[in-house]
Amino acid sequence: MGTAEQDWQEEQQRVDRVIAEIDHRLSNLQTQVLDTKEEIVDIRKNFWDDVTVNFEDAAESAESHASLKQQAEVLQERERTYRQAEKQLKTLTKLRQSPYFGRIDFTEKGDSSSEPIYLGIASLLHPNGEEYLVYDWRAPVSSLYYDYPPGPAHYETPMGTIQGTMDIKRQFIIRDGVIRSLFDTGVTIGDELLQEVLGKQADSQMKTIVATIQQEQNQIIRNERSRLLIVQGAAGSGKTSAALQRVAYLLYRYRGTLRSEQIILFSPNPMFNSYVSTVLPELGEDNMQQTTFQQYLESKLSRTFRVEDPFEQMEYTLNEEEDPSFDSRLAGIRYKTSVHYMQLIQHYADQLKQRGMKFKAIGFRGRELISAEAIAEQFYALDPSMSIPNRMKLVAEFLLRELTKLAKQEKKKRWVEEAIELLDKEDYIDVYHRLREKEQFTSNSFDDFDRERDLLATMVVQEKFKKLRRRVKLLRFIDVPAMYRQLFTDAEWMDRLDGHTSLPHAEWEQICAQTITAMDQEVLPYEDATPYLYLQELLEGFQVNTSIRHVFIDEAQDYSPFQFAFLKRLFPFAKITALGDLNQTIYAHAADHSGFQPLIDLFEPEHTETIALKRSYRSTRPIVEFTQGMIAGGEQIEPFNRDGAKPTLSYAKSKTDLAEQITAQVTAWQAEGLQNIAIIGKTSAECHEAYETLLAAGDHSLRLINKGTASFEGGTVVIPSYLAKGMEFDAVILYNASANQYRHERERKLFYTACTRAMHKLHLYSLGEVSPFVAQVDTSTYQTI
Ligand SMILES: Nc1ncnc2c1ncn2[C@@H]1O[C@H](COP(=O)(O)OP(=O)(O)OP(=O)(O)O)[C@@H](O)[C@H]1O
Repeated sequence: MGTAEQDWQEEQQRVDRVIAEIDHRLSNLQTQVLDTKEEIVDIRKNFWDDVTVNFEDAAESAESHASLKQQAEVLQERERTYRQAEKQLKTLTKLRQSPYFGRIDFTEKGDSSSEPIYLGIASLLHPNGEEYLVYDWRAPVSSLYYDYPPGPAHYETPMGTIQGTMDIKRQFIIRDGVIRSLFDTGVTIGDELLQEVLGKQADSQMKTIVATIQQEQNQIIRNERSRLLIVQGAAGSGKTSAALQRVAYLLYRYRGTLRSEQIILFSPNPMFNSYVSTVLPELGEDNMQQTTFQQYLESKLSRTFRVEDPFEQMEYTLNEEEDPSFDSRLAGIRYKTSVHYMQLIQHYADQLKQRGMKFKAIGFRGRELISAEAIAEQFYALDPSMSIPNRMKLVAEFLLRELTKLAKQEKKKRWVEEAIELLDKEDYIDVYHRLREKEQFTSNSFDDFDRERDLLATMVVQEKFKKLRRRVKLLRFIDVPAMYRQLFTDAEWMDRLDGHTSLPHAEWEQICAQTITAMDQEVLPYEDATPYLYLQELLEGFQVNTSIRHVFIDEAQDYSPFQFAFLKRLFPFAKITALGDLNQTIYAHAADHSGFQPLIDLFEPEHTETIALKRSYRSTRPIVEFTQGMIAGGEQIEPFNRDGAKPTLSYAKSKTDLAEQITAQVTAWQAEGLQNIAIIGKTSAECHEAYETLLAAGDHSLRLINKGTASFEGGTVVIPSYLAKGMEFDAVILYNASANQYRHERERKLFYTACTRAMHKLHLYSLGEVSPFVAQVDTSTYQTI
């Protein structure tokens, strides 16, 4: 028997032993879970039997209270035990399938022999209670596995650095308790295992990568120094993967103090949220909070406006170039997402401290109770060195006092009299009781009648004033829409604020008209939403979330400087991890080439770190070689060496021909067994058209994805380019890669983003002349068929 074979046998025997131990634990745990469950049911059932309830006498009542409390605590404790045991059960069941994926033998400096360390998704203690049968991949020692080839190595622990030598580094693929592959590797994480993992088919959900984390990804996952960590990584370099394993790492590293609800991930759309939502549970952790920036905007603004979403803006910029106001809208988008505009808004708020603040009068039953001028007068009478939000608070207090006075006067009005007549009998009884309680009845029935009337009037007025008071407390008397409009209606204001430096003067008049038209219809264009909210918060005070400790921003290249500034302020106690690829900047404000600089500028340089990921793992080498030719600096992307067919380009003569060719290709791929196939269109409009013609050509298994789609279920889909961002598919078809569809420089990155979604196969179809983005690529990197 060769040594390799012997090794394999010995390793399998160890796997068997570990699994036997897991089985033993599982059976104990199952009994424990069942017992605890029964106990809980029992406690719940007998809850009221075991406590002595006696509220008659004070001492006994205290005793009852204590006994109730004790019972509730026992119940809570049992429920906690139950939840923990359930979680452990899940983890053990996973370990049973595949107890570990790696082994390192490490000799600490000064020791004579090495200890084998086996790495899995969770740790498993030896029954002797001293050694570990399996180490958690997040344990300090485990980082050796990701960081070094065999040879000298060290790792950090809370107690300091441990030096030593790694003698063996071994990788396993274990399924259902059986070793399927085993490699000893020289390099960091060997190619074989990665080849095997990456050669597989796409999943409808993202997978964990803990068995094959690469060294540079490990730097991201375990980073603890920076307040701001920026990851600039090529398409498919594992940014999202690194982010999710980092969440798992943080939850382990700070277990006991950090909870999953204190971590939030901002992702590009709800479907993406669902796509990544299985990774943490797969690692035995609870999911972090997941949201989109749009959800945040809507939660703040939808009371006043319909907030346009980024996809509507996208559809406009990609479809409507014939629109006469297209150029000005584009210029407007660029300006309104720039740092200049953010500074201008800050400047504006500063000046409003002196003058120009707009308020809404407080009206009641068609009358003006307190005029806007009176509110302004009150505001400007306050010390100007105070912050605006503090002054607003004082104004609100003043208004509430005024409302109390006005309510008194209001009681004498005729409508109150009428309202009293219409009151229910219960209201009268209620008033009668209240008067009696206060012993305000006298023997003089005439006085009693007056008091009763007065109380009824107070009640009626208070009821009606409640709404007014609430509005004042919520600072609704500040007319933010009017102040935002002022920027577009009052040229003098703008001149003074801008000082003729950065405004897009040629288009300004049109930009103003567009903004006002939208606001007249109570619509807030996407590019205005964040600036508007920014102004609103400068005036009303900023609402912050102090519980979040870590913010992850995926696809960070698509955030404007405003949005970054916002997120930083919104989460003052959080560290930020921003992951993005400047080559995939797909929004119209992309023309602002400042990249991540605005984000970097928000933090001290010593608290900021940038890590670049250059290796691309998603696509085969031929696909990477083709797509890297489309973008500036693409030569720096290193394809992972996985073979496959070259991308292809086919021409279609007509839409029908296009649909027929695509249908034939999809059918062939489906027959080959490819699970996830995407037909990517540029816009939602194009996807609708593609979907209809493909259905007519005979493919009825197709699914059309739009911005409302909540989850990705696999299969063959038609999907707009900007929604495919962040996702991946076994095979990708570019529906119409013609020059007609993709010709503007601003569409280059969108095109690149669409092509880089392919893992194994990429086919481009073109109705007529092909896009210059393809025409400029080295023809040897693709095949025309
Ligand atoms: N270390 C790794 N081991 C195994 N698979 C990996 C590794 N790193 C990345 N991958 C795989 O590569 C693919 C791309 O990863 P991911 O989606 O995280 O990249 P990304 O940088 O966020 O991509 P994009 O910017 O293009 O959306 C995924 O299938 C992921 O599982």
